[in-house]
Amino acid sequence: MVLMMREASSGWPCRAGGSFCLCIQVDNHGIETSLMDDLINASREFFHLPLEEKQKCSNLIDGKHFQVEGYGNDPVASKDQTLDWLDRLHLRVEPEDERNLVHWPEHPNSFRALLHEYTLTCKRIKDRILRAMAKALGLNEDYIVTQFSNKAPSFARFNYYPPCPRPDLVFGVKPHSDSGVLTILLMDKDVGGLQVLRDGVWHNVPSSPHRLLINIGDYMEIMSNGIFKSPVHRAVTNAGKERISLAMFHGLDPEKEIEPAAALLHEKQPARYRKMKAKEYLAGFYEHFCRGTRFIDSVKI
Ligand SMILES: O=C(O)CCC(=O)C(=O)O
Ligand SMILES: [Fe+2]
Repeated sequence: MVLMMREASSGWPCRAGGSFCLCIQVDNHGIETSLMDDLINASREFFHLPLEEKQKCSNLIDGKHFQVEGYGNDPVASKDQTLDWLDRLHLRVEPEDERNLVHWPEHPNSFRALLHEYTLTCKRIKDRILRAMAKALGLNEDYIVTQFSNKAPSFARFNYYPPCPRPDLVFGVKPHSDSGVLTILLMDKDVGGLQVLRDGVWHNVPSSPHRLLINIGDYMEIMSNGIFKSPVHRAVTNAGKERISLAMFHGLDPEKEIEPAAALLHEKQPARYRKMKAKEYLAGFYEHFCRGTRFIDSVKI
């Protein structure tokens, strides 16, 4: 995995002043390609269902109040917010005993078992990557993995982008970085659209069948005291083809304090980020996401 990180780093990460904006492409990840295809196809079947059927998994309580889990759009914080051109299905997959199955599609009936299996596989990949990253930082190899308690949440977010008649007017997903420790993103096999910001320029991430993209999240940026930077990325739309991606977000226990690892700090390298509970970070993150700004900028010291 370290080797893969090094190989991949030639393509995407950017180096600026001793920090790495990390976005790693991984091909030999060990996940059965049939599992990836079956899960994406099952989600495609779900997104193609009639609206009334999908709304059985709605992310609106009483058709009005937004909750993080379920099928629908992102939260709307103000009247002038530009909405992204996507439908999403956002599900808590970990801890397993906190899954809210009411939001999990029953059709197609393979969906739940496939997502369960994919979740377990992603968890193993995540731990291997985090051990490699801890070593790369010069930390104890288990330092990052042990930040995750059995209350640490992981979410699967299926993004469905229908063809868009005016791709020049709207994003599939507006520019953002991900909030958690690490995201494992399965991109559409055929249709590109993901772009990463590097040195002020947007670069297309080429789509390739069964390739995973590992995105560092804001929590990792904080824990590494800015040595790793969470990449700003966005998805653009196109007029011709629908596109589906699946992001697996790995977060931390809401009560967990996120802070730069003590072993990385010294007199000449003081903490660059304020310490904050994960639940406070998330609240700020969503507020900023809706406005199209980045919360991490406001926790920098
Ligand atoms: O669709 C994509 O490729 C990106 C999705 C994404 O950035 C997200 O879900 O956070
Ligand atoms: Fe993202």
